[in-house]
Amino acid sequence: MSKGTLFDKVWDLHTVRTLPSGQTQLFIGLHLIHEVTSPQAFAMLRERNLKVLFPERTVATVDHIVPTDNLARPYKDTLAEEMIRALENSVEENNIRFFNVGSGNQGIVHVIAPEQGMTQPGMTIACGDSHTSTHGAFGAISFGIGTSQVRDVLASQTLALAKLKVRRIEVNGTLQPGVYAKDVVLHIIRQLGVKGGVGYAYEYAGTAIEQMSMEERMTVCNMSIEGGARCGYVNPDRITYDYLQGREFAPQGEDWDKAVTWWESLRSEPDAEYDDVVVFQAEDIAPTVTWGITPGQGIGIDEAVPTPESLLESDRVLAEEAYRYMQLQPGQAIAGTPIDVCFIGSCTNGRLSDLREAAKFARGNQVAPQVKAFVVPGSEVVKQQAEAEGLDRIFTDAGFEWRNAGCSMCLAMNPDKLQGDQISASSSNRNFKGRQGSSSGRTLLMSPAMVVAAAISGRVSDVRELIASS
Ligand SMILES: CC(C)[C@H](C(=O)O)[C@@H](O)C(=O)O
Ligand code: SF4
Repeated sequence: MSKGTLFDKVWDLHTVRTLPSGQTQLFIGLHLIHEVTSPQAFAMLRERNLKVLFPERTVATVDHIVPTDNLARPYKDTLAEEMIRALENSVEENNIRFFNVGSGNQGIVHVIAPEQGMTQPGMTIACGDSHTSTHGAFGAISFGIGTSQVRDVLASQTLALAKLKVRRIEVNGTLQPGVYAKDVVLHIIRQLGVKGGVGYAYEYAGTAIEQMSMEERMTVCNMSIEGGARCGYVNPDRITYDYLQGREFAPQGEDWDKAVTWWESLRSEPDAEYDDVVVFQAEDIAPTVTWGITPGQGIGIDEAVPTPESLLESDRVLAEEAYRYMQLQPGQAIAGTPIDVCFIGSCTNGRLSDLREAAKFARGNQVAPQVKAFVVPGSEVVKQQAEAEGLDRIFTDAGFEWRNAGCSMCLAMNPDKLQGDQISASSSNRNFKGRQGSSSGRTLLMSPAMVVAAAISGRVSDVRELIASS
């Protein structure tokens, strides 16, 4: 078992007791909820006549099923209206802080908590959503939970959990132009596999990670779960503190200095012991695109769809399934694959820095006529900031639609869906079969800059060519 890591320290500090099962009863500092996984949890509480124990430690928003075009109430989709009503009633009944549509602070749950300064180093954070690993970017221990665990946190502010092992993943060196945090994490998952992280927390370190902004670190931590790790984190540092300082819920005044001293003490020790260490070199990472039906089926933009012979035997069955579903041939170059839809958004890549980077490539260009392209900011704050900078105009001038905040076509629980076997270039995090709203729809995951490159040419393209020609 690891020793002296941030994970161990934060875990121990939040341990209430060891349960007879050997699991830890862990105190959860911050509980985030959204409309999809909370209604049944509240219902279970009501059945047992229980109240939310610490309502001030839960924060709610709506993201998954909100429409991104027409926000008039009642929502056109009656099920969405009903689910959102349920959450509105539950938060009111329990006195829970709620960032609803139009509040100015609504958005994807993993975008809003960091931007409000709620996500802080050394915290334990849980949410009924697998991409809760995102918040680990701040040096928090944060993970997704199921609906019955949402109930447990509402009722007791604790969870029964088995402690994870810790794998340190170092990425050293400097990322090349056109290579982003998204490519780093797609590369890691390609190498370690979608199940490689099961039972582990991933500690991301090394000079390439240390140089990343908070938003880039969030992109990396966000996809930990796609590599099987329920939790991923980065040790907090000056970049973390600079991001947090002055945000609404961050400590203020004297409390701020105390907090920084405290956060510094939580960093993994230089002589910490890990259960495993893996090292990558940033210069080896190319703009990466998935070709298959799991986030682990990724290749560099210069590569071809792998042939069965080039794969481990254990990967071949899934590869065969992927060729058929994706309508791609083994050995075919991924660059040049025609694209129908381009989606920029999600909790992986729907933040201001993502939109700025995408806008750099969209500026002065035109979306190919056969492509439908749209941009969905991760939150109302992101939307408002992007508009203040004129990014919305850059996108709409280039032929992208500009939408309201939400999860949107990341999982298509709202009206934003692929049709038939349409193929998308998407800045989101999952390319599972049917993920984007059509049972035969196909998804290629990539960075926002690469999505823009695909939108302009109508084909999977290397963003480095756009850099070279500008
Ligand atoms: C709806 C929710 C439970 C789900 C998750 O847990 O991740 C969703 O956010 C997703 O990305 O698939
Ligand atoms: S943006 Fe996508 S991955 Fe993130 S919470 Fe929403 S549906 Fe899940």
